[in-house]
Amino acid sequence: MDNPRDNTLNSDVMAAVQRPSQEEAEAAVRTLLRWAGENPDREGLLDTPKRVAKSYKELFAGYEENPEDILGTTFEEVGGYDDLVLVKDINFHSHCEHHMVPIIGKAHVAYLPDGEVVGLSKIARTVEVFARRLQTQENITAQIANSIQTILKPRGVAVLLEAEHMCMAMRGIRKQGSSTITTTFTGEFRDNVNEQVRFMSLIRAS
Ligand SMILES: Nc1nc2c(ncn2[C@@H]2O[C@H](COP(=O)(O)OP(=O)(O)OP(=O)(O)O)[C@@H](O)[C@H]2O)c(=O)[nH]1
Ligand SMILES: [Zn+2]
Repeated sequence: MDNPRDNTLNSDVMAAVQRPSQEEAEAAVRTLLRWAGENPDREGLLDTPKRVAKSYKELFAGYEENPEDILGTTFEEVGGYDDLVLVKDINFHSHCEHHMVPIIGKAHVAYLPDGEVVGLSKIARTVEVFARRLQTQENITAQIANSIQTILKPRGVAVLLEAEHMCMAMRGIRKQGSSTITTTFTGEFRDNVNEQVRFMSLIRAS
């Protein structure tokens, strides 16, 4: 996580970024509307720059959030449970950093507790923190795994993402329906192939 190219430490990233004003953001949207061949002054588009600026706040809310705040609250009272915890089929939407068009997919996240567990929703929230940024699929996968490993300190983390990239479906090569799979394993998942196999078979079980 100390890699300067890693945007996990969003406060560092944001410190280097000077946010434009609302006016500047809306002017940029008007420019892109003209670039697309539109007239930003026609009635239907008058409020569009304001709407786009507002929707960017939601789509890219991950820059304002920190995995430490989400994964910091843990509890130990789980009756001695120390086996795998898997949250699967977490739907996510992200945007690729190359074309700024959607990446749509599912995340499957498991960890092997070491005394402490975390609220299940916090796993899905961690996916959201990293998905709601400009991303590559590899980066989201590694960031989810590394942040859970670093903050919760479990015996291991397994993350698998499967996603369709709209930049491959709607433009460029225009291949609809292809799916990209990425995985990151840490700790016992990385060192023990049997744990990886168990993770994979639980994901595929209906
Ligand atoms: N590895 C990786 N590549 C991605 C991801 N999202 C998009 N890409 C790829 O990023 C590449 C960017 O390639 P460039 O040649 O710089 O851009 P381009 O001319 O728009 O490429 P085409 O999509 O082939 O038209 C493309 O091959 C995309 O498919 C991702 O999450 N991970
Ligand atoms: Zn892309």
